[in-house]
Amino acid sequence: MAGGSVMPDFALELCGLSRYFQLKKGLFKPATVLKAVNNVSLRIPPGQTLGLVGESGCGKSTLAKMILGLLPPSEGDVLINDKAIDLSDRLALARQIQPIFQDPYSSLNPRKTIEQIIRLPLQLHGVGDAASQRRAVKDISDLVGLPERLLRQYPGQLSGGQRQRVAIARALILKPAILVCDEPTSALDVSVQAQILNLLLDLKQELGLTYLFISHNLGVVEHLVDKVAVMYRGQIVEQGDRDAIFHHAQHPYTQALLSSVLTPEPGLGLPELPDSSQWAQAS
Ligand SMILES: Nc1ncnc2c1ncn2[C@@H]1O[C@H](COP(=O)(O)OP(=O)(O)OP(=O)(O)O)[C@@H](O)[C@H]1O
Repeated sequence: MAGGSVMPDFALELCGLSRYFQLKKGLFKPATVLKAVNNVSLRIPPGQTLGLVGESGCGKSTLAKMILGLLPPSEGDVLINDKAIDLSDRLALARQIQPIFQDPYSSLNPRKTIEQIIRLPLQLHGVGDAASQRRAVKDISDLVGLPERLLRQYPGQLSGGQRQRVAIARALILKPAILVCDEPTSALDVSVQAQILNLLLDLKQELGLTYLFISHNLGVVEHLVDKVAVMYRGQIVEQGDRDAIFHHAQHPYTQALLSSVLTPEPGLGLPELPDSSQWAQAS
């Protein structure tokens, strides 16, 4: 290929990724280890979207934090463009992969204008001069549908949907190839949810982005994803192409998610996972 750049096989690859939390001993309880994420392997080719679904507490956010370099894994590797991520180089990582979280309000500094918020990553990374940074903010704001007048306002003056557009603009300003979207629409009204999902779809087409899209709701991911991975108690119990999962799910947990009859407690009809207890006695 001209210029020597070769398309990687996978934009994002997780190899046997695990994270254990040691929980303190109680008066009558022995110390235990919680396997919050247990031997997860996933691969996303460039330009594709993988939907990671599972109920609250199954380990989705812990997995996202490891992928973003915010939490070191207990075991396993995260690869971006076929290379293991370097946790000591956070700046380089930030230019490859960015998060979009559920609640944009808590991640937007209330004392900064929208322009300052979107521009900050460029300043931190020393990208361009002041004039080119302002132009980049204007361009990315246009792309995510933020009117220019909002750039002079503060997060508290914006609607939930507008704030999520700000978070998306800030995530994209360094031109990362991968976005980790962790429940990006759960905090929004239903009508606004659809707008943000459509925006993410358009951005994927326009910029060739790769997404890991995390949700507890299979319905939300249906129109967005190429592949689906289903997570249950720290493990991936089923993964495959979207149509295979939505029309021919094999695992009873996936079937339960699809029929919206999920009962989170064990012993209420959901299968126990053999040899994969999320809990272990601390050694
Ligand atoms: N720092 C921590 N110390 C101990 N346990 C933790 C820690 N962080 C997460 N956990 C536990 O790990 C498990 C997975 O949590 P996680 O937040 O990843 O789940 P989740 O699927 O993202 O849930 P939600 O959708 O509610 O955010 C939970 O049982 C949680 O209590």
